[in-house]
Amino acid sequence: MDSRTKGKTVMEVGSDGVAVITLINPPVNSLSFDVLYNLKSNYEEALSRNDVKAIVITGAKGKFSGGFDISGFGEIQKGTRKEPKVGYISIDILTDLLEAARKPSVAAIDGLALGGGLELSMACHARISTPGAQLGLPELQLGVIPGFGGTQRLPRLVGLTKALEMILTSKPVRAEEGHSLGLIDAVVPSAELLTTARRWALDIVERRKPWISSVLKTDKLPPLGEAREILKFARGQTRKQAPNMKHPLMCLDALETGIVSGPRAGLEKEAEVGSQVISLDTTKGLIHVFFSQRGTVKVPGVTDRGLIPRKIKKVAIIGGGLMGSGIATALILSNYPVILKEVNEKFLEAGIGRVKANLQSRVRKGSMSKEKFEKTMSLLKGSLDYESFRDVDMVIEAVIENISLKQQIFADLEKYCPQHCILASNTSTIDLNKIGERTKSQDRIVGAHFFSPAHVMPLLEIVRTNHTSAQVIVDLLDVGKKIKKTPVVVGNCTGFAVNRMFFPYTQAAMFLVERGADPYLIDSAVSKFGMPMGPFRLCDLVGFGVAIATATQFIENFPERTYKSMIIPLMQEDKRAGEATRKGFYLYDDKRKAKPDPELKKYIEKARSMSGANVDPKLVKLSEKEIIEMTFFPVVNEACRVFAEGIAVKAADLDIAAIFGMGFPPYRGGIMFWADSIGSKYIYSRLDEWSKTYGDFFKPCAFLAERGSKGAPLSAPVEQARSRL
Ligand SMILES: CCCCCC(=O)CC(=O)SCCNC(=O)CCNC(=O)[C@H](O)C(C)(C)COP(=O)(O)OP(=O)(O)OC[C@H]1O[C@@H](n2cnc3c(N)ncnc32)[C@H](O)[C@@H]1OP(=O)(O)O
Ligand SMILES: NC(=O)C1=CN([C@@H]2O[C@H](COP(=O)(O)OP(=O)(O)OC[C@H]3O[C@@H](n4cnc5c(N)ncnc54)[C@H](O)[C@@H]3O)[C@@H](O)[C@H]2O)C=CC1
Repeated sequence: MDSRTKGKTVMEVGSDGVAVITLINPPVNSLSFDVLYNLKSNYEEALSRNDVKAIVITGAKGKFSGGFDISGFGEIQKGTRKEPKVGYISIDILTDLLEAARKPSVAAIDGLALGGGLELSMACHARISTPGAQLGLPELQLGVIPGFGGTQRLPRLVGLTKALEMILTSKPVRAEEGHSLGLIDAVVPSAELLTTARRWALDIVERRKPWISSVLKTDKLPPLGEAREILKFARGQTRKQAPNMKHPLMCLDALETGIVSGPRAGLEKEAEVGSQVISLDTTKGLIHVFFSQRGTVKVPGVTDRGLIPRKIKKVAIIGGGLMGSGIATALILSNYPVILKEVNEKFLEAGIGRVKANLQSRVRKGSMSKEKFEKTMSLLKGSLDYESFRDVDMVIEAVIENISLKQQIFADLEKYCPQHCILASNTSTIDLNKIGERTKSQDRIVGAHFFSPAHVMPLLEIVRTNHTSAQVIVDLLDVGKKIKKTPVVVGNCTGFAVNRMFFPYTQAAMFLVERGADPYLIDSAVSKFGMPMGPFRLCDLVGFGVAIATATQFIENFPERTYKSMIIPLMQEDKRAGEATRKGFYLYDDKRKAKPDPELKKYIEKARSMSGANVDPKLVKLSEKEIIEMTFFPVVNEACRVFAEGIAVKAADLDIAAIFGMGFPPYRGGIMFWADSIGSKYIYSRLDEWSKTYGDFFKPCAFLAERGSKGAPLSAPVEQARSRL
């Protein structure tokens, strides 16, 4: 393969008269422009050759295709690649050349056919698949639409409702379900895939099997009136669930055009909106997230050293509270045998009960069978001492946030655990060097910072100190992958990356409220921006105990930029500590529905008088845009510090940490990507102005000042990084 080209196709013509075209573009046979243009020329050759009666399309090495080469969107967005004429691939190649050909084609699908991969297969006249293959149109997840005919062919093959479900949720189906839906014509073992596909193609030629052009099918489409109702409902749901995104609605426009005005008009509409969505900001954000998420496991100096992850056969967890039980759940769900240690029988029973409840909720929802529940629970053993720690490969400590307790535990672990055992802490704020101070095992001490609820939240912050060995990081990255978490490797400091970014966010909100802003309007503006909830609702959910413990760490370690608000401590004094006590910034009913509380004013006024703050008429009347800027620019400022200090190796890691740890909206690309979309100059100037009026909480850090003064991107690599990693 030419080093400048990305992938290719090869064609082999058999003595049976079947031309087999294989897509080759490792690792997932993505459809780069090179692959697509090669496919076209192979196809033209097959159509022109007299010794070819039919065509089979397949993918190399057990994968049909992961879809259009996503990096191609970036090239189009940056202008480094000219987009082909609108509709060239979907209409000229896939419809007019392939589907309308005089010779039939069959897709032989192994492993996966996603996005453009599935769309290519739907343009063929039949599809044969291996068991378990993933079939889906996940394009909306990337901010694009199924642009190779998927909006037209999928509803015609599986019906409008199922097609909408697959497209709007981006969730794939397995081959077996695809077969029952009519998407797949036969499911056969891998060893029989090509022979079956070849025979099927010849059977079509001989008219022993039907010659079906999916785009012309109508039998699965509902009557027009019904289709319009279904689409209207889908639009309503989409507006509710993705209010800040345009591309899902544009995708529905393409679907509707096809149903109302016929497939040709539908294909043209699809091509038109498919080309428009590529330049949407939300699309740029989502594509950035796709690659950044996969980039977190590439850690310079660690994952490029050829280290092989060691096998972790058994894990011990210390503390069966909220976090320990969640972590245990995540591990046993991925088949790791776990020992859970607690201080006494009562707490142990409660911890195991929490794990059980986590799994039982899956059984209730139908996503886990009773047998699987029993089998999974049998992987968990309780303990009150360290005797059973003698053969564990990893320990995760998750006791309360108390330095001396954690120090004692790590000293004990050194005595009981084998030499190779990884000693991890789930601390959310404490410096790991302090935790390991009473051991000689600094090279195997690491942070495994999960987020609550640990069996649900996708992020795993892996914290390394100057002493943590590369092998330990590689091992933990592997465990993270096995338990289906997105890991981000960060350096050691108070709060690490996520909590350091989180803190100014809630602090800014307290600051504004003490100066007269309405907390409920702040929450509403932040939710509209795309966060799962606003800062006040979040404090209620997390609980004021955790909020105060975290604040204490920050006040101690970053006093110069911590805003000390008394609102939360005052409420806690009155035993309103958040959702768990049914009272916090909101009041909660039996169903935990939040409603504003007029009494909140009393606490705000008291806190205001304690801090000596005054109501500021400008801050009382903030627009939604100003609320977002005043709550998130301090977060950007802290993210810049984290980046400049080398706590995060790449700005993209902070994007992923913000999305998966804080709930920052993925379609904004993450905190640094979003900041760059606004511009460092503007952010710097706003923070600088606020710091002059309101104090050091808003003061831009040196990194932001330097980049802001030049208008340079914040996410550009840190030159001569003073890396702590
Ligand atoms: C004018 C254009 C109109 C376009 C119309 C259209 O139809 C558009 C599309 O087809 S958009 C693409 C739709 N496809 C997807 O969204 C699939 C994305 N990929 C995945 O979901 C997963 O990667 C997977 C299920 C295919 C494989 O998962 P894993 O085994 O867990 O591996 P991985 O995710 O780590 O990926 C391995 C490497 O492969 C790269 N990669 C995967 N898919 C693509 C792709 N479609 N294009 C380019 N590169 C892809 C991924 O980045 C990984 O690369 P590394 O360098 O190893 O990190
Ligand atoms: N609660 C949260 O949202 C998050 C907490 N964390 C961190 O996780 C850790 C645990 O927090 P939570 O689970 O919320 O606390 P928790 O209070 O719910 O649970 C702590 C458990 O540890 C047990 N324990 C105390 N000493 C022990 C010992 N010597 N041996 C065995 N068990 C012992 C206690 O009995 C208790 O059940 C803390 O370091 C916290 O900072 C991290 C991320 C999020």
